[in-house]
Amino acid sequence: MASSEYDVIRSRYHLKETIGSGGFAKVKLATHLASGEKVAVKIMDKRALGDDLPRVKTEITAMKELVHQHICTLYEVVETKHKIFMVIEYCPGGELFDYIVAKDRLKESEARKFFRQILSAVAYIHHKGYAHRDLKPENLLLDDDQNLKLIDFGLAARPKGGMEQHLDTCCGSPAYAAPELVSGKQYRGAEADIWSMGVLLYALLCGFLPFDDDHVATLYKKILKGEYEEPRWLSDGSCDLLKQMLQINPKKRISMEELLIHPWVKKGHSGTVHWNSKCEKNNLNTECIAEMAEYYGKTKDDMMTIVTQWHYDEITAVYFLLLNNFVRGCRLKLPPRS
Ligand SMILES: O=C(Nc1ccc2c(c1)CCNCC2)c1ccc(Br)cc1
Repeated sequence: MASSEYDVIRSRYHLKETIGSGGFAKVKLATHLASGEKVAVKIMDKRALGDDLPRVKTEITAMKELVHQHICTLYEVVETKHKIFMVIEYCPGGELFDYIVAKDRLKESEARKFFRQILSAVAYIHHKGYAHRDLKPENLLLDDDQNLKLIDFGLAARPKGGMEQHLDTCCGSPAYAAPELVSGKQYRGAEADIWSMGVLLYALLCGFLPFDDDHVATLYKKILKGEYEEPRWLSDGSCDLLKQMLQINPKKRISMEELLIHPWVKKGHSGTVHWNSKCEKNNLNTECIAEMAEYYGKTKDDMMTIVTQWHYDEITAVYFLLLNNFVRGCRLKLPPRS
């Protein structure tokens, strides 16, 4: 990658091996030079993106607004003539998909732990007026505390008329797509996300998909029929919850509000699912600001003013890298500036 397009990113990050490559993006592991922290750098070529360029803009806009303990944090965006670099929180545990495959299937208690975190993230994005529309184990990553982080907001929708408004675009991965979506009808993003979370929960508990087929037309028929196997290891509680989430008729499908207080979701946990963000941008962490003020030789007030401009440049990256460590209870000390 000799091109000068990488100069800016290389001035702040040491790019390492590729850890993921999707349709139009490559994700590299990198080290933030100032703090030594690991990050993921999603690299896209605008020429290769073509009609998909708006998806990247959608993802960047969404990730700037959706800051949550179970959503991968966007640290910085670098755009050059031909490239877009998104610097994002690194999740050393990799994809939930690989975790399930490695364990064959999860015990109910572990599936519940992960499902509560998924609910927390999705309830938060719905509250902020977004539907994800591509919920699947490949888009859920594990951080180094075995907590889940949601990624890939390229298909997210923020209907102008609010979450009650119907959507049209058929998108997402077929096996996780709701019946109303695959039948080309109008659908509500939140209802389609609930269906996808039902498929996700089934995958966690069973290790395989409720609706699956090599031919997408046959897969669609199975989804529209809504019949799926209930392996003997599923508890009655799990079967009941799955039945309420995998309702073909979106009007009969369980709502997010009902899910958050559902007995299966609450079992073994002290309370309901806390979905509010612990790291909202509008209440800055004063310890991180103090650390940055010292590092950049500014007053705390000046540092506060600079950070709250949210340019998603180096300053935003340093703030979030400090915050992510603070939220995890560890202290990140920035070395004296050279
Ligand atoms: O951290 C990420 N991926 C990742 C991290 C660690 C590992 C993987 C992916 C899988 C490859 N084996 C090593 C383990 C990551 C983070 C943000 C985005 Br967007 C896309 C990917």
